[in-house]
Amino acid sequence: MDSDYEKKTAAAKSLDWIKEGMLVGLGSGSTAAHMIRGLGEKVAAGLSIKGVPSSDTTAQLAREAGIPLITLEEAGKLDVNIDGADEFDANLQLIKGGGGALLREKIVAYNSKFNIVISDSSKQVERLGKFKLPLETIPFATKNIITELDEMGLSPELRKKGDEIYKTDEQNYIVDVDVLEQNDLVALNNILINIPGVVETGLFLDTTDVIIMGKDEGTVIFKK
Ligand SMILES: O=C(CO)[C@H](O)[C@H](O)COP(=O)(O)O
Repeated sequence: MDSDYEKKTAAAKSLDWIKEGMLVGLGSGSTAAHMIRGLGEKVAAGLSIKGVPSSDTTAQLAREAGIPLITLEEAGKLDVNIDGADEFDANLQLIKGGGGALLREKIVAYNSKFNIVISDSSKQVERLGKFKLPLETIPFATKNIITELDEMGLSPELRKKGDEIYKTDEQNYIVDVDVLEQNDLVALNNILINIPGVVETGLFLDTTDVIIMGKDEGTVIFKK
C-alpha cells in the first residue's frame, strides 16, 4: 500500500480524539501535515480548538489551514498532541527528528496530557535503530561532541542541507548517530543527554499513549 495513503488514513483517524475546546499539540512532518489539513477542515466547519505548533513549518501550515494558534506558554498543559515518528516499536518507543524538529516536538509531547503518534506501516520496527538517531546539539560544542560520539562507536554525522550545515528552529545543529547495535536505549539516552551541548535526543521512550498506524485500507491501533 502507498505509504502516503496510510499516513492520510492514520491522520484522519487521529482527529476522532479532538473535542470541542481542546488545546492541541501540532506535530511536524508529512504525516502531521495531513492531520493539520484535516483539523483545519474541522475548524472551518465550526470546531473550536487552539493549536500549539512544534515547528515553524507547522505553524505556517496551521495558519494556512485556519487553525488558531497560541504559544506553549499561553497554553500551559495541552489536552492532546498528535505527531509523526520515524520509527516505533512494540513498546511504543520512538525515534523522531528526521525532519529536525525533535526538540520542540519533545517539549510539546512532555507538556501534553495525551500523546498520539500517527504513522504509516513502514515505520513499525522490531528493534529501533535502522533510522539514525538525531541529536540536537549546540553549535559551540558540536565538533567536540562528534569526537566523543565517534569514540563511543556511534558513527556520528553532522546533518547538512545541501552544502550548508542544517540548522534547527532553535538555531542548533543535528548530529545523526547509529544506535542499531545498542541494547539498552534508556541507558544510552541518559549518557547522550548528559553530554554538555547535547540539547535533546530523538529517542521518545515513554511519551506515547497511542500509536495509530495506517495499514492497507484501514488503521491499527497500539496502546500502552
Ligand atoms: O520527527 C519528525 C520531525 O522532526 C517527524 O515526525 C518524523 O520525521 C516523521 O515524518 P514524516 O511524517 O514526514 O514521515
